[in-house]
Amino acid sequence: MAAEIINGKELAQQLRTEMKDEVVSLKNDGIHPHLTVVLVGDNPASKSYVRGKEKACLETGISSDLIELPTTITEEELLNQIDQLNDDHSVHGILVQLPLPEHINEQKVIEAIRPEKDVDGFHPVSIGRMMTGMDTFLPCTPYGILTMLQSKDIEIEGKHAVIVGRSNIVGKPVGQLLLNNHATVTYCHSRTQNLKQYTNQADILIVAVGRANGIDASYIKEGAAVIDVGINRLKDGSLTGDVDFESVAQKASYLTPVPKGVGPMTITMLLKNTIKAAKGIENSEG
Ligand SMILES: Nc1nc2c(c(=O)[nH]1)N[C@@H](CN(C=O)c1ccc(C(=O)N[C@@H](CCC(=O)O)C(=O)O)cc1)CN2
Repeated sequence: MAAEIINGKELAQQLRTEMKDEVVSLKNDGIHPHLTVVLVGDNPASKSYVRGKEKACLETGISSDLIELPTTITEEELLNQIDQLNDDHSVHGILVQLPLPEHINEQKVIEAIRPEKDVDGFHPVSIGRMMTGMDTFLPCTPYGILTMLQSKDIEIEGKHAVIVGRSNIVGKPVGQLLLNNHATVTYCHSRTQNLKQYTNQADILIVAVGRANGIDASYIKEGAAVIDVGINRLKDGSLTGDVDFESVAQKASYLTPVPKGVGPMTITMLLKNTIKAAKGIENSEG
């Protein structure tokens, strides 16, 4: 079988065009969605992702601003900055780009963001609401993955989804989202013994481990839908995923590429969450 490639860049573009119309109509109703991005330090990858977010906002008609803070900022100063944004009525969504420098407690910072402005969907309130199947901000990468599967009408209900990776921002929430959509979910991670035993049973395989090309065709069940969340930069500067694209494409039914797969969808779902935040806040403030 030769897999159908799910082009995240194209899907992202299509969704952004639809959102652009929604933003125009919100603005006609006096709602001007606004995202504030907070970037601490000068991690080149984070800077590039933040630039991508600003560009996507601009494309969609969402206004945004970037607060750049030095690596030396204290945790208290950062928390004060978030408090100010929480109180600023013109800001609908707050996003703190991760990772943060080691001296800052990431969880404390995430918890400082008011849940109504948590467009990353990382706050425990958002996570708890997602777990219980309530309406909430879904974390952007898992939300993007779900949207990619749905865009191809890939059946989730009753299927076996295997997640390789258990991070708070991808592995754990994507498993929960698939469970909410009635999949049977297995989580695997760095201490899982005999990984293949599980991946070989996956109808849907999500790989988010950060090890370049580690999952080859021998890990794949014939006809599986394979979603590659890894973004690994090789010595020659090129990007590759966690999945060995060439061999897996021969066995899977669907496969996401890297780049132009899950990455652009992450940013697109952030736009969706920002629009949702703007609608929610403006409607509740009256
Ligand atoms: N506060 C957050 N921090 C981080 C998140 C997040 O969702 N919220 N996710 C990642 C990074 N990330 C977004 O922030 C992100 C990663 C990758 C891409 C992307 O479009 N990748 C491109 C390739 C880009 C390149 O050339 O380097 C692709 O896959 O085509 C977008 C966003 C960690 N931090």
